[in-house]
Amino acid sequence: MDFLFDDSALPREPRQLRPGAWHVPGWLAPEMQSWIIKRFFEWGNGPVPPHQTLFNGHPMSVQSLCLGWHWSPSSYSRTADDINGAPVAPMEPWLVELGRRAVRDATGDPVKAQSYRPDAAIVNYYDVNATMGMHQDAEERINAPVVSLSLGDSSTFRMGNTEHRNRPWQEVRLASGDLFVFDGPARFAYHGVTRIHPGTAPQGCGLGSGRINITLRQTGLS
Ligand SMILES: O=C(O)CCC(=O)C(=O)O
Ligand SMILES: [Fe+2]
Repeated sequence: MDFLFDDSALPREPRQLRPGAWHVPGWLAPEMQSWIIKRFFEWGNGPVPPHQTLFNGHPMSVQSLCLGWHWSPSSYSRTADDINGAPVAPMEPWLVELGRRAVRDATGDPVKAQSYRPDAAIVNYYDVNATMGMHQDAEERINAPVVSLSLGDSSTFRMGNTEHRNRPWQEVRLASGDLFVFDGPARFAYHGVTRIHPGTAPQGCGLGSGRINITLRQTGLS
């Protein structure tokens, strides 16, 4: 199928993979996707360059950059002490607003959306060979939702359980424009990316190859 249609040509309905784990296909309109991809290239010229974070002494295969708070595997900081010591670029107000809308549209809970205040964005670029091992997003001090936006090539995303990194899990394809939200009982579920599907990005989206994933988080730090 990859060579006939990109994923936007297939009918895909919003669904809850497990309680609290929401997948909303095609949530970002094509124009919004290319607009965000332009911002991605601007962020690349920010104070902290895109980098491969060291995880247990090994470089991750994704290139990362952060807004609001700098993430390194065990903590958040305002300066990128493991990279160049520079202060992290500020969180974008439009991302905060987009995050609120994402929570509202995925969970259907306007009250939760209104109180959502993401203060960090982790932006990951996957080349076609990059993957991300099973992990929990657990450096945040509170259990506000994590909002995930996908752009460019599609990926195989693995949604696991909250107990350990092994089965049971479910796999879902995340395409350009898809929204995924981790909330409630799924907030601390293990998850990872097992594969990028080369050449599946929508034509003209502005990303030649690979995939961008942006996660919005509310750290609970001040
Ligand atoms: O790329 C994805 O879909 C997930 C990214 C992720 O899990 C993370 O940045 O913590
Ligand atoms: Fe994660």
